[in-house]
Amino acid sequence: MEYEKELEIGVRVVQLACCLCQKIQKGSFGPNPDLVVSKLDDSPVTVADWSVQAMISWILSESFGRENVSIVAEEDTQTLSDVKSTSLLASVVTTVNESLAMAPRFGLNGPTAPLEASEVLDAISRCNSSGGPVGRHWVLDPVDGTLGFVRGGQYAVALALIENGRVVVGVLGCPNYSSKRKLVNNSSAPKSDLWQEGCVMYTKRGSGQAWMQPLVCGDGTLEWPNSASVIQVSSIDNPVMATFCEPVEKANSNHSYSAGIAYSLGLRKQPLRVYSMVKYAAIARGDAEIYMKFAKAGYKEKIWDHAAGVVIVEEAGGVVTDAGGRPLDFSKGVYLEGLDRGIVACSGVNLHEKIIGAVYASWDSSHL
Ligand SMILES: Nc1ncnc2c1ncn2[C@@H]1O[C@H](COP(=O)(O)OS(=O)(=O)O)[C@@H](OP(=O)(O)O)[C@H]1O
Ligand SMILES: [Mg+2]
Ligand SMILES: [Mg+2]
Ligand SMILES: [Mg+2]
Repeated sequence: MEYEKELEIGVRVVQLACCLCQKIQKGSFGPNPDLVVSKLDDSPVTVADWSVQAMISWILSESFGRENVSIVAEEDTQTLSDVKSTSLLASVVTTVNESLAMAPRFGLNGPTAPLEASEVLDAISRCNSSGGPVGRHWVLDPVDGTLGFVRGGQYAVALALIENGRVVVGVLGCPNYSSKRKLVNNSSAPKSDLWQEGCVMYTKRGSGQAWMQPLVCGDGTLEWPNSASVIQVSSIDNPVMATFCEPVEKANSNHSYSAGIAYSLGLRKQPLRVYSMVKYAAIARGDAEIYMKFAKAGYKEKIWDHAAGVVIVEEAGGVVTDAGGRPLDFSKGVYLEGLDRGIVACSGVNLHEKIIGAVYASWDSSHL
């Protein structure tokens, strides 16, 4: 079946990446003095971001052949290659090798010998494709919601496959989003039972279904083949009963504008503020009905922040568009070019039409 192998490898490698992230947070790979570093744009990046990108890049190249694999991903090697970053690079190399050593437990082939620093850097910098309308491109956000990762809140590992400009496969690993428990505001997993708390969601375009697995990590009580359950969006379509979620950071989305939309629709509940693409996961699983993000004018959304989440929400029965009601365009390269004002994801068409209508009615008086 089409994309069967891509989905299979994608789910396994995201499971492994979630395990890597959890082990970094537990300090299992040794002390991490340089856990958080600022990028040139002042946004945070950690050993986890680079290590996940390197590990996934290496596994995809091994599984599909280096020459066939094009990857569009968030991180580059600029900071890591700096002579002042030798201990940082050493931490990344250790982490990548420790995680690749666990690959067989996830049904994946690891390297025969540990990777050298140059090979790790090479795996990271190979992810410099800019995507576009033709061919197959993997899209990777190694750690989405780095702030959430650093603060012990929600974060995600997001991997998608785009073919000829359309997202065809989506895999979203959510290490702190329990497959059994509902999402709560700004939630972080209780530190005592991190193992197997998280989940991985995934789908294939056109399947009309999305699935969720618990994380396979830690003590090895869960092994391949892992069990999966079908997830579905919420059936609530009355705004009074609906929960909406949005970014935690005011800098990333206009909270007062979304509050105005929520008020005009009669939404009664407090917004669920959650880091990362876990917001899409919450819609897909039925823990929330609406996700709104209105970034500042001039900010261009990147495809890796949305690709996996969008296809999972859509296949689980939801609707995702820009604030003008048009589908997101993944065919234009690294950015969601032409995005009209913001992003609106809903569990169903009724709520979605109401939100888009409210945006339309209120826009003149807003100051984004
Ligand atoms: N200025 C600005 N406006 C809007 N969005 C921005 C901005 N800067 C960054 N980003 C991107 O937001 C990603 C995190 O989005 P979230 O929705 O999770 O926001 S929040 O962390 O909950 O506040 C975050 O993803 P990661 O870098 O992977 O964490 C960024 O790609
Ligand atoms: Mg980032
Ligand atoms: Mg991101
Ligand atoms: Mg990221």
